[in-house]
Amino acid sequence: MSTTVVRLAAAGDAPGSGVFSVAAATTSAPALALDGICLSFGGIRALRDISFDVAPGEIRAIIGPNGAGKSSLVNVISGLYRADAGTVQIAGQAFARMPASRLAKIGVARTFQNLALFPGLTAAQNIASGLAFRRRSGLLAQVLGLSAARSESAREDEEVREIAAFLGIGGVLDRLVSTLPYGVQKQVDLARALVAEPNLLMLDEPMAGLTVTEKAEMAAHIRAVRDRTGLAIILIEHDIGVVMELSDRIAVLDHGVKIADGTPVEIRRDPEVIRAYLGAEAA
Ligand SMILES: Nc1ncnc2c1ncn2[C@@H]1O[C@H](COP(=O)(O)OP(=O)(O)OP(=O)(O)O)[C@@H](O)[C@H]1O
Repeated sequence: MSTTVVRLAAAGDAPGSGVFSVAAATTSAPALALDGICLSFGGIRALRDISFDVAPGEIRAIIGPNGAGKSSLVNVISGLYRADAGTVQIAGQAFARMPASRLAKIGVARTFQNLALFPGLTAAQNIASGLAFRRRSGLLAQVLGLSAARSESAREDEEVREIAAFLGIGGVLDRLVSTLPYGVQKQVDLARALVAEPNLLMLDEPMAGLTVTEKAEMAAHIRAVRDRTGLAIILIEHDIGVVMELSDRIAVLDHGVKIADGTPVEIRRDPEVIRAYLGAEAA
């Protein structure tokens, strides 16, 4: 697969001055393709024959009522669960179950519904933890402080600062993350995922727990990241207003079955979706 490096500069920077970069796929292969995914827990059929794809540069939402199978699907894509049947392809590479460390290497990053930040570390240290899987100089060199590791470390510090500035959290980098407002912690979580330079980013309920203002900021950041990098984004989100506004396409799950798939306009009008999920007032 060929890739190009797309520079992501902080807002207001001169063109090309950004150091933070994302390898955006230039191939026509989907960023993600699922084909016939099935998953059961004992007698519960959590996913039934799910096929689904995400194009490079697309914001693709997965919605559905509680228990529909959204988390199960994300866990299959993340390699936490192995599907009983079906195939997963990421940027053209097929796998049944991939360890998280390898997934990061082929360009998959995610944020978590319940933030998985390190409370005893600063915002900068938390963001930098996203770099762990893409270090180029070896651990020994880092421990010994050899020059390649030193210059890599300086470059990484700069990348952390750039992505933080881009997300508007440059002023809190030295603060312990546990002392920051929840909305800012969510931005730190997003920055940590982005600094790993993914091709595919999975956002698990990025709006949960945010105020109306914070939601608007988060939505603007998600859109800006996609527009500047061409990153493919999977959005799991219960806030339907945000989903309709941000997504290019939406897949709707209900009881483990994909009942609809289309643009926000198509989904809003789909009688099956209205019945199962959106409620009569959305019609
Ligand atoms: N580890 C598990 N063990 C047993 N059953 C599970 C497990 N994980 C999910 N399930 C079941 O699989 C089905 C799908 O659950 P899942 O959590 O994927 O839905 P969801 O759409 O993410 O729901 P929510 O919006 O509430 O997070 C449910 O019936 C759930 O009870």
